[in-house]
Amino acid sequence: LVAVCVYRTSESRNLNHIPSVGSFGPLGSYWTAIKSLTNSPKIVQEGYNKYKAAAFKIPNLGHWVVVLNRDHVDDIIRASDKELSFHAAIDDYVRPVYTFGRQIIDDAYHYSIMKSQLTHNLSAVVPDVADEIVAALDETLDLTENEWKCVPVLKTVEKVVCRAGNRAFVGYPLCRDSDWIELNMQLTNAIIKEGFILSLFPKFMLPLAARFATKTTNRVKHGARHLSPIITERLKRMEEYGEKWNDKPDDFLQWCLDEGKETSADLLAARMLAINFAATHTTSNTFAQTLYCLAANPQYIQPLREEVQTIVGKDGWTKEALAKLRKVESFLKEAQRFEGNASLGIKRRALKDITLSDGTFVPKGTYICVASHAIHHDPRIYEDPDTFDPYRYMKLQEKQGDSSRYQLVAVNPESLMFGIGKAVCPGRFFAAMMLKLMFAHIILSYDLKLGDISYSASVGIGPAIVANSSAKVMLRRRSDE
Ligand code: HEM
Repeated sequence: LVAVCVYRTSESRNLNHIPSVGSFGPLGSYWTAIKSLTNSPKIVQEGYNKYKAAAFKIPNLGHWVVVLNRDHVDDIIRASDKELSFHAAIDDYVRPVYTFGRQIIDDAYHYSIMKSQLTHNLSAVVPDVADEIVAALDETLDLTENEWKCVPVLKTVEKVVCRAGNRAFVGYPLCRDSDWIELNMQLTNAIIKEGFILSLFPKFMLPLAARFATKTTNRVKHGARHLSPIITERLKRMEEYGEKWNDKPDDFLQWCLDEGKETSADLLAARMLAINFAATHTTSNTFAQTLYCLAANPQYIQPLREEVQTIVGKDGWTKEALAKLRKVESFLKEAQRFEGNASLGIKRRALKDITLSDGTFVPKGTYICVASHAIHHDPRIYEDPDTFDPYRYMKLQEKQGDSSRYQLVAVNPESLMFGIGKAVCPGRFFAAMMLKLMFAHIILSYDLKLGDISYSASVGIGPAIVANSSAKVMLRRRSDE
């Protein structure tokens, strides 16, 4: 604690030239930091309104965070990893070397597989993922004919997302194994908790602390027990047939094996867990928020259904059909903008002194973030930003004739849901595909509405905005299909 206090005071002196938000005085910043745990969007909005385009700083429990605005985003895009680092910022929250394993961080070759094979093979992957979504929803909802059922949105969606994602990551039938799915669904909370405990220790104590505070080895061994027979079988086939054979699996595990870098079940299990960590929680949150927005705005169900019926009825569940679902896409992007996933997004740490284009000096070691949620709700950027307008992006596309700028996967200083710059989400094309498939299938096959109690779609936990785990919706199998 003494070390943290000394660090914070000296850090605060280095950032004296940047104005602060919240309470002042020696203990005031701690009070603001505590309030930020539940009230971060409001505190960030206060700074955003007060300082307009300028940077400001807010305290959190361990250090200060410099909050940047839309006009600074180009500085982040231009900065190299040696100047502003995503991984150095994340390191402090997640301690990935200890929670995922060193080899995953030292050689993150799965990032390039996400950008290449996963993204370029979407046409091949769509039918399988669609099949998994249909089966997972059917089993998870377990509806009796024509009866309404009240379901917890996030919990239901998590299972469907995890199965759908794993159909593309490890293939069928492991994607339906309840033990594998449970392991991957619990992963995010476990890693965030372990990362938090480790963040309380100084770096030199981490190897020792990690032994007691993490369950990484158990998790990896657990995953490896599932993967080991599959890997053995696939390696046998690769030896027998070489690079190609009939019914060769088209999934992430196989692309990793094709890379030829690792064949051990432990290493590949650690990698699959890391992929699930990045994919499952983020996509489930976004989808749970979207579904709740739809239940709260049922007047949009019929026009969306007509769009899906017309397009999918003609083209089937294909990548091309998904690209034509303009209302569906616009709804998903608007839900992402409206609800959001972070009051403070685009976390980076300055590894060198840098000066931003407006002259703001950011000393080495400083944590920076962007006021993502406030930008997404800025009336100078979005007309009537606090109204949920599901066709907003479709109308912008029609008005401005720029189809790529308003796509679900598009990133720019006004659309920061998938991050931006060097660390922009490499899984966003796959995520968008899953989101569209799940949303379109639900619209087509189910009726939904709010129950008696209405919930907020999202809640703030520190700088993160997550789907409200208490929120429920009513679902019924459609009878007039
Ligand atoms: C709706 C779903 C998703 C959302 C909202 C989302 C959002 C994000 C965000 C905000 C970042 C940080 C970017 C930055 O700070 O600039 C990120 C990074 C990342 N995402 Fe996603 N993501 C989603 C789905 C996925 C999926 C499905 C995968 C994998 C298949 C994935 C893999 C990753 C990885 C590996 C990174 C780290 C990138 C790096 O270290 O350079 N994400 N994502």
